[in-house]
Amino acid sequence: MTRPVKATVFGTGSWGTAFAIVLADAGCEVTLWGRRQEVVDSINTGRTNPDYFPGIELPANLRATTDPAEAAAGADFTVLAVPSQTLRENLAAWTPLLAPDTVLVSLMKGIELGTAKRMSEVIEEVAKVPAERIAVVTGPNLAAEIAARQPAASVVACVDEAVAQRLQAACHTAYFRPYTSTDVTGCELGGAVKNVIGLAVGIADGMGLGDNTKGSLITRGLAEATRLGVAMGADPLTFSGLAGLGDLVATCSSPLSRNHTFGTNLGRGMTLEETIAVTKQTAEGVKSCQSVADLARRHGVDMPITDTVVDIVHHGKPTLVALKDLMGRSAKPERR
Ligand SMILES: NC(=O)C1=CN([C@@H]2O[C@H](COP(=O)(O)OP(=O)(O)OC[C@H]3O[C@@H](n4cnc5c(N)ncnc54)[C@H](O)[C@@H]3O)[C@@H](O)[C@H]2O)C=CC1
Ligand SMILES: O=C(CO)COP(=O)(O)O
Repeated sequence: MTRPVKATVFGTGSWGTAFAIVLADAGCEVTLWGRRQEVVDSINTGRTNPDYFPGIELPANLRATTDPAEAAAGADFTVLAVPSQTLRENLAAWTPLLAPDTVLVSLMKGIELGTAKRMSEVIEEVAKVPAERIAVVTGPNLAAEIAARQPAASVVACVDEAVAQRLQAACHTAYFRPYTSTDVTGCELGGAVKNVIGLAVGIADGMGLGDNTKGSLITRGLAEATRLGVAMGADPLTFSGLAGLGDLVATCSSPLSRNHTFGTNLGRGMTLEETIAVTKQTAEGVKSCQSVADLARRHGVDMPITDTVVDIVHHGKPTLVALKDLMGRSAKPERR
């Protein structure tokens, strides 16, 4: 008899909890690591994570701990679901505890500030594991819908296709359909850039602009992500898949998206400080718009929507002025 796959998820936030439910429903033995004892107690005794999904009963094969050593022990898959900008520091502490040969899985959709590194690059550098043992899960996966077991597809990416297939099997359920990819760079960029475009669409929504604006931002945002990806060696077709277009559509359409909602509040006229104060969860694009713009500069890629988001969010540029400047750029062909 083969033993069940063991998966550990570091982070009891929105996506960490929802993906832990997916893994448990797929038959894995799942351990969630969380910082707060009361959250861990609610998971173990109340069978819920009341901060995020109060009405959802957690599967019996999922338990939680605050002890990272206990969480990490024996894991076939070690899933990382903390905010991107905290990964380096957290992973440095967890690295000595990791099970030998564990596959590290990133759920995060951010780019590190300062270094402009993708999350898989941070993992490779900090945990000193080869790229063949690092995977990424990304796609149109709003956590609340997944936790409610609504159907969705996703992408599991690893440079080693056999590892991607193992992870695919470990998280495949009746409602969660993962596809494999070996384009880790493209998948990570798709997830990080869509958050920035989600902010842009939210700002437009908040300004009262309509669906033509939304369609234009999504499509030209996709062009920005693809240009950056191609400059960094990604497969352009990745961006027309779930990690690119799929996630852009979900994020830019949904009030569940924290990035979209953050942008909407800014577009309605809230200040950055007011918007941060009402945002209870991680809106990665707020910080990552700067690191995406940094990456674009390093690779000589033009990303005008991303630059506009940086100007509005971080340099206080008035939205109407930013819109006029974005629309007033010189005319050009759609494809070059
Ligand atoms: N929520 C969603 O629908 C989805 C989120 N993601 C990505 O998943 C990643 C995690 O996001 P969420 O779970 O949604 O965020 P969240 O804000 O719901 O949860 C973050 C978790 O990390 C913990 N945390 C915060 N700072 C920490 C620190 N310094 N050290 C250790 N733990 C810390 C929080 O206590 C919380 O448990 C992000 O990169 C996000 O882009 C990806 C797909 C879907
Ligand atoms: O990545 C997501 C959906 O795929 C979640 O988007 P937000 O982080 O904007 O909530």
